[in-house]
Amino acid sequence: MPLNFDKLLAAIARHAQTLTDAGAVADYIPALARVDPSQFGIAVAGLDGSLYCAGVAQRAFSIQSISKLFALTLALQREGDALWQRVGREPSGTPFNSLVLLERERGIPRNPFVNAGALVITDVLCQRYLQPERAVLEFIHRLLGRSTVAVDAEVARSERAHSDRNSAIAHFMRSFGNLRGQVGAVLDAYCAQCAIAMSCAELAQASLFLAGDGCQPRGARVLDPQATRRINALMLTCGAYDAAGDFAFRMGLPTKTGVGGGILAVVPGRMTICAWSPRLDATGNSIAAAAAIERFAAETGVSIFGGEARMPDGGRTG
Ligand SMILES: NC(=O)CC[C@H](N)C(=O)O
Repeated sequence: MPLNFDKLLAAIARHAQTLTDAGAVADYIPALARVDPSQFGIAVAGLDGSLYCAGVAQRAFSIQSISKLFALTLALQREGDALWQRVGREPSGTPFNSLVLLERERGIPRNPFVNAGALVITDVLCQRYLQPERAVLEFIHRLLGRSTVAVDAEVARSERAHSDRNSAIAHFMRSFGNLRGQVGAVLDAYCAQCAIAMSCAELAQASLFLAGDGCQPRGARVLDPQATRRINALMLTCGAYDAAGDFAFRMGLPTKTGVGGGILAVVPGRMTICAWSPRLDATGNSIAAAAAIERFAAETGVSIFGGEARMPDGGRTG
């Protein structure tokens, strides 16, 4: 029987709203701690152009590490497979900002979604673009087909002023020769990119190429199918840091999280889902957003591991 996605998302939002008291907002970036933590939003974007929303799905929030998806895609467009000589493809089993593996593994980060890996990706973009954060922003504008997205300058400044940990990671990798540019310039670009503000609806729509085997719905090719599938594989195994196994178990979908409280999930061949709520668990992942995506997957049956999914009336979203 087809599902009514509007009703489903409204029910999910009502339930998620009751979970928004649990956890804590990220306050190691002071500007992030100023957000109202009781907010929840969810958006589902289909490859057929459909969009379903509930809660504050149109309100912009700090995308933080979800930006690593766009930076990685841009770097892959430019560098291709050469990128994998400088960054690995293994889950780290460590927090997103950990340094511990870097010494043993000689400055090669485990994957592009931990901070160390994302700093290498930013370094690649710094070699390619005079204003790398602009390049990431313009790339997002091309994906969306509109220029509605901006960097939140206050969040960028706030993170840059408190970036000792990322600075240490960058210097350490540079000592192994795996960072080519100046640490200061890489951190400027990285903090600005993390401070991009987008809504659930915008994030879901901008990342549809990940569900579309590398193509946005209006047909533009962003990335070749193999590279796109590999990004999805990395999201499944590394997108939620040391909670990636738990996320794969609970949701059965590739996901990417950020300490702003956003979580993006991909249903290959069909749709993307983005949920947002600022309070995080100990691994830095939003509690209410994770619960919402888990429930959406359970109620619709979407999973990359098989089964019949229940789609909306009229068969929209693929
Ligand atoms: N997990 C995250 O979202 C971390 C991003 C954040 N800008 C940091 O570097 O700490």
